[in-house]
Formats: sequence, C-alpha cells, structure tokens
Amino acid sequence: MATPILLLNAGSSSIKYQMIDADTDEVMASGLIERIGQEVGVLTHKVNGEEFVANEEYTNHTVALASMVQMFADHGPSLDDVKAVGHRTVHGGDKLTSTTLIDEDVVATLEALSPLAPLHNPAGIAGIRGAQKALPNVPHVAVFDTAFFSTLPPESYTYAISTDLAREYSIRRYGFHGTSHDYVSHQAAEFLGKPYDQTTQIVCHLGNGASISAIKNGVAVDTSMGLTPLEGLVMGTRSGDLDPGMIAYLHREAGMSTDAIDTLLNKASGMLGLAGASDMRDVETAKEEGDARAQLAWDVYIRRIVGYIGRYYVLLGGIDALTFTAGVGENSAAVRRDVVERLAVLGITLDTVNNTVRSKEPRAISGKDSSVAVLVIPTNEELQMAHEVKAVIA
Ligand SMILES: Nc1ncnc2c1ncn2[C@@H]1O[C@H](COP(=O)(O)OP(=O)(O)O)[C@@H](O)[C@H]1O
Ligand SMILES: CC(=O)OP(=O)(O)O
Ligand SMILES: [Mg+2]
Repeated sequence: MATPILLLNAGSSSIKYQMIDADTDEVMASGLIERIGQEVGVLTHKVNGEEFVANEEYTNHTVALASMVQMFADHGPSLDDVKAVGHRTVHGGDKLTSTTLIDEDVVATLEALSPLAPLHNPAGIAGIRGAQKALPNVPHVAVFDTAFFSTLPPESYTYAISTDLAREYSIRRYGFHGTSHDYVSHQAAEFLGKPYDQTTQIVCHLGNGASISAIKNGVAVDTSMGLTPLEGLVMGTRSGDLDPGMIAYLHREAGMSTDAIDTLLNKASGMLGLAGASDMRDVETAKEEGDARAQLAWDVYIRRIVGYIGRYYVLLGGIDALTFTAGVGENSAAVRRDVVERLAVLGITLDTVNNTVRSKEPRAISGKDSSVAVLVIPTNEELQMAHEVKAVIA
C-alpha cells in the first residue's frame, strides 16, 4: 500500500510538480515546466534517476499540464495510482484559510481573489482545471500560502487605514510562502533539537518571490508580504516596499493606468527593474564584473533584508535561529555573507568556510561565537503539501 499524491506548484510562467508517496515521503517523480507562454518551453521530467526533456511551445498552463500528463504516460509512474492531487494556492483571502477540498465554490472564490495575486491565482486555477481534466476521479485539494500566517496578531495584520473600508474589502496583511515558512521553521527547530513551540526564529525565504517571517515560540507573528505578494523584500521582478504615494504620483504625472502600475510593480521592478535581470545569478555575475547597476540592485536587495531581520529581532526580543531558504537563500553564499556581515551588532556571525559549502542537507553556517544559530535549510513545499493533502483525504 502506498499513497501516491501528485503535487502541483503553479507559478506565473512555470509549473513545478512532484509525485510523492505520502506514506514514506519517497519522491516517485518530479518535474518542472518552464517558460510557459514563450515560443519554446522546457519540460524536464525526472523518474528513477533518469531525466526526460521536452521542448515545445506551451501556450498556456492548460497545454503545459497536458504535456506533463503525457510525460507520465510515456515514462511513468502511472497516474492511475494517484490518490489525490494537491495544488499550491497562493491567495485564499479571508474565506479560505486552511487546506481544503476543491469544489466549484472554491474555484469561484480563487477567481474572485485573482486581483490580489495577479501572478499566481490565475496560474493556480489553470493548474486546477487542467489537473481535474486529467484526473477527474480523485480529490483535488488546495493548500494555501496564507494558511501559516492565520496566527498573525491584529497589530501585525492591520494596515493603518479606515477600519470600515478595510472590513468591506477584506484589506489586511495575509502573508505568503506559508507552506515553505512552516516546513523550514519545523526543520530548523528539529535541527537545533529544540521543541518547535519553544523556538523563536526568523526565516528568510529568498526565491524569485521573497518573504521573511517572524515566529515566536512556534507561532507566526509577522511576515513581510501583506495584502498581496508584492509587499516587503526586493524580488526578481517585484518592487517590495515603496511609498504608497508613488502610485497616485505615477498615475497623475506619468499618466499610467492602474493596470500599467500594477504590471510595473509586479513584473518589471525588483532586480529586473534595477539591474535588467531578474535572476540573482545574473545580477551577481554582473556585479562581480563591475556593473554599477547590478551593484546598486544588490545593495538595495541586501539592505532591505537586513532591515527586516533587525525589525523582527527587536519585535521577537531575540531569536534562536536565523534561517535562509529557497533558490537564492539556499544557493547564494554571497547573499548570505553580505546579510550576516551586517548583523554583527546583534552578535550574529558567520562561518565563512561553512557558508560556501554546497549541500542539499540542512546545515549550520554560524560562527563559533555567534549569539544565534544561522542555518541553511532547503525548502520542500511539495513534501509539506503531500502531508497536508494526506490528512485532508484521510
Ligand atoms: N546558485 C545560485 N545563486 C544565486 N541565485 C540562485 C542560484 N540558484 C538559483 N538562484 C535563484 O533562485 C531563484 C529561483 O528561486 P525559487 O525558490 O525556485 O523561486 P520560485 O519558486 O519563485 O520560482 C532564481 O531566480 C535565481 O535567482
Ligand atoms: C507568493 C509568491 O511570491 O510566490 P513565488 O515566490 O512562487 O512567486
Ligand atoms: Mg517558490
């Protein structure tokens, strides 16, 4: 007996997937479809140590999912044995706050919330529709990025605007990447050998999208993303925090429509806007070659992270662990170095040798004299989702 679960993590231009046996945590297959919507997309399917690659035009997520299904049919494992499909779902608003069986009402709610997660919810819905078509006879389950942050206290989730308006439009801070913050913070406590509910920590999820969370004795109390996944850190293509006055200013002075401003801040800002490249590897290379734009982008990126760590350190009254995760956090030793170097005032130090070791395992990179454990922990949103889906279908 096994409980194979298919997990889909749909992004704006990509779909990551894994098939996991939720009884043993064994990864039965995994894959990535990139550059959806571009002329040539890439589908990489991994099974039994073998890799199969397809290059096709994936005009949209529905087409991409159909190709994924074909990959499973051609190279296995069979989708016939799948017991359930889990969907990473970014914005559940104030109605959908925990892992939920998907029905038409749930899809309608996600559609209504699309303006609050314009890069993510439409992709998630397309993933749900495509997978429902391919696997019509199994439960489909939504796992929400926001769920982990349902514990934020009012002083953290409240924006200082009219309470009536906020209530009418469900305007509050929700937080995202919760599946990752949840998984990684549990791994961090385990790594330290401390009970989760006695561990106070800061987790830096630095991927294409990026967010930081503050977790006090196992309870999420603050996070850098807010009403939408735009607030907070500087990201690949997103600005993160800025003066909200800029929006009206751009509208009036630059004649930009609200849609144009939304696109600017979500898709053409961040590292892309500052350095001309959204991928941190490209920015790092350009910076090392002396590119002044890349250097400035890097400095703005690091400063924002350091500012949030300082803020959360004070709000939490000190921490046990500071953890880096996701694409940049797991792989960029230079980002970790430049962040931790600026935390010396808090007694937090780095082991510069351990910091450069590459590994897929959780590891400590703090200096011997560090007041806080500094960790690198690979995230695994799909594994966390598999456990949550299994619990819902049980
Ligand atoms: N070796 C590396 N050095 C620096 N950044 C890296 C490295 N490998 C991956 N990245 C960064 O990780 C990002 C993707 O992170 P990921 O967590 O997969 O994001 P997402 O889930 O949002 O697609 C890439 O855009 C890239 O900038
Ligand atoms: C919510 C979010 O920003 O997700 P991602 O990092 O996958 O874009
Ligand atoms: Mg991600």
